[in-house]
Amino acid sequence: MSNSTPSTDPLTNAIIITGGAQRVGMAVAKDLAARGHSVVISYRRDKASLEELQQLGITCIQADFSSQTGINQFIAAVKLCCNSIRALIHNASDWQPESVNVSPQDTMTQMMQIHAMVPYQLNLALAELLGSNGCGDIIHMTDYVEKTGSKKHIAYAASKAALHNMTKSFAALLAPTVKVNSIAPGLIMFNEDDDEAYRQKAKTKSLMAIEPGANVVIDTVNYILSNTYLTGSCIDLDGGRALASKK
Ligand SMILES: NC(=O)C1=CN([C@@H]2O[C@H](COP(=O)(O)OP(=O)(O)OC[C@H]3O[C@@H](n4cnc5c(N)ncnc54)[C@H](OP(=O)(O)O)[C@@H]3O)[C@@H](O)[C@H]2O)C=CC1
Ligand SMILES: Nc1nc2c(c(=O)[nH]1)N=C([C@H](O)[C@@H](O)CO)CN2
Repeated sequence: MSNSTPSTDPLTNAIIITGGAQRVGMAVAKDLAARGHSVVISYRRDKASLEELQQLGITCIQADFSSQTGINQFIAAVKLCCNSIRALIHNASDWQPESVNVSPQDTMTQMMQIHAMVPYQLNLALAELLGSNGCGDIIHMTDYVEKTGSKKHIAYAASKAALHNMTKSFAALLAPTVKVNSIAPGLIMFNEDDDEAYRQKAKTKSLMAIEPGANVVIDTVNYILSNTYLTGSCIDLDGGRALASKK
């Protein structure tokens, strides 16, 4: 396991991204580092990408959020390496469908743990560091299905809805020093094992009918960070998905 040892000097105005060692989170982390931000990511499983991220100056902290110990250890590690936080981006997520192999209890518990319990505890624990420079941001990565539900990802959708509800609660609690917003994506990027038939069907669910890739999330994160008046809001990053069914 390659925890990068945080430098002896605490980071100032760090941007924390959970689940930043792959896909969307990693793309956002690399962009923000390239813009000159001090970036800290959490990762669960060791990955080849960690070496590249560390070479870019990104602090990588191993954290498995499935346990309270994992949450506590990550909070302690962030407090140790950062003396102020510019933004906290809750990206870590598990897209778990209902399955005969996992009990309903375990599915709902795991979905609520990563998508609601972790953001809830990290927001409360890190709020003081976030507001210390007078302008902090919390971004919750939710999902289009928070609004509609999902017959194949019931617990996942419910947990993302809980996360968006907390966007409103934390926006009210932390204003005006910290803004809190959701990004609710539709399809952003496929998984490697998605077959062609699935890919074609998934793209037709939005008006734009494309797989946009992580750049649209990068643009949205930077828009939120630069906007001094946006809080308690949800940016629907879904290619017009709600209107596609009406075509
Ligand atoms: N990709 C898409 O098209 C869409 C994405 N979104 C949302 O956007 C965000 C980014 O999506 P994407 O890049 O696909 O995310 P991924 O599915 O790639 O997951 C991101 C990371 O979350 C980490 N993670 C999962 N569970 C835990 C845990 N218990 N403890 C610690 N880390 C954990 C994983 O770590 P590890 O790999 O080590 O297990 C993984 O690297 C997510 O919140 C997702 O729900 C919403 C709609 C569409
Ligand atoms: N943590 C994840 N959440 C989601 C993913 C993913 O890969 N990881 N993917 C999707 C789909 O792209 C869906 O939006 C379209 O089929 C949803 N959430």
